[in-house]
Amino acid sequence: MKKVPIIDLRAVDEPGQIAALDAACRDHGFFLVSGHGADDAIGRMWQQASDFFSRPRSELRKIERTAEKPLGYFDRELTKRKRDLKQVFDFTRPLTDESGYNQWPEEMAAFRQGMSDYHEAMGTVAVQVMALLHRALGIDAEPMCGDPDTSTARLNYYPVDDPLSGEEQAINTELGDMALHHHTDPGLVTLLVQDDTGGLQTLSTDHGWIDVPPREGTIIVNLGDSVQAWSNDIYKAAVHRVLPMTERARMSTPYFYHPARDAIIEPHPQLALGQPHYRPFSWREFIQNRVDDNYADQGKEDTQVSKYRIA
Ligand SMILES: O=C(O)CCC(=O)C(=O)O
Ligand SMILES: [Fe+2]
Repeated sequence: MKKVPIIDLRAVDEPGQIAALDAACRDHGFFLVSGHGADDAIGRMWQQASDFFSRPRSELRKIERTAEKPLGYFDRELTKRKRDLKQVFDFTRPLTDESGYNQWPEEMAAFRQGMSDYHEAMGTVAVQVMALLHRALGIDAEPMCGDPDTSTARLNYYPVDDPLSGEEQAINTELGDMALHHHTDPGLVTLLVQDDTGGLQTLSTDHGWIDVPPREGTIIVNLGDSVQAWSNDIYKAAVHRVLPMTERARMSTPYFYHPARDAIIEPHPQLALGQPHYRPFSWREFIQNRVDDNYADQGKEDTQVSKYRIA
């Protein structure tokens, strides 16, 4: 499938909508949704996010993410063992943040509320999106559910130039040739808002890399590894990347909808039909292995869902 279809959440019963979603999920794992009702929350979050990245790096680094405090600001993330040309801010559900790991910028009074409202709004859309996947796959029992409490959100800012000073560059992993290297997201689905700059691409089985073009008012959906395993490879975890920015900076804000903390991921019996492609695995173990290499190059690629594949 060469294109990324737009599914109107208010009109999913219209002819062709579920079929278009199904075809996209089999081929590359990306579709857009309109009619999602989250515009207000997105607008307020976006304003706060833009303000955040316009602040001096010295201020943002006061709330830097570390291996011990894995949420906050970061500007040296690695994907596929290369440094990405991006700055990020990560947070977990503010409403129920028991970990106390969230770090908020002191100087921005409305930031936390804006992020919280965005997280809640995306959680609502994610439930609708999961229902569509069940419908498209014909699953009517034992649904796979996500959990907003384990779901995280991220603000991505992709500058044109490396934000690291020459000295910092010398002691950090070198930049790769992408703003964000190709990868899959580990969870169920990712909901993503992007500005109108462009640069996001997904790997189509039939057509190679294709653009996921900006469409105002839509939320981008991409499938994660957990849906690929649960659907027994009927649906693809979307392989995606972001091209380097050449003229202006770009912003995007993914919401990563994750399984519950103690979830066991395995192919749904209605889809595995006695021939599961994956052995059951624990979400907690999978995500732990996956984040361990975000800070330092551990000399090998991070854990992929293929680890659990039955040969
Ligand atoms: O910036 C984008 O469009 C994609 C971001 C992404 O894939 C991620 O943060 O996992
Ligand atoms: Fe991603």
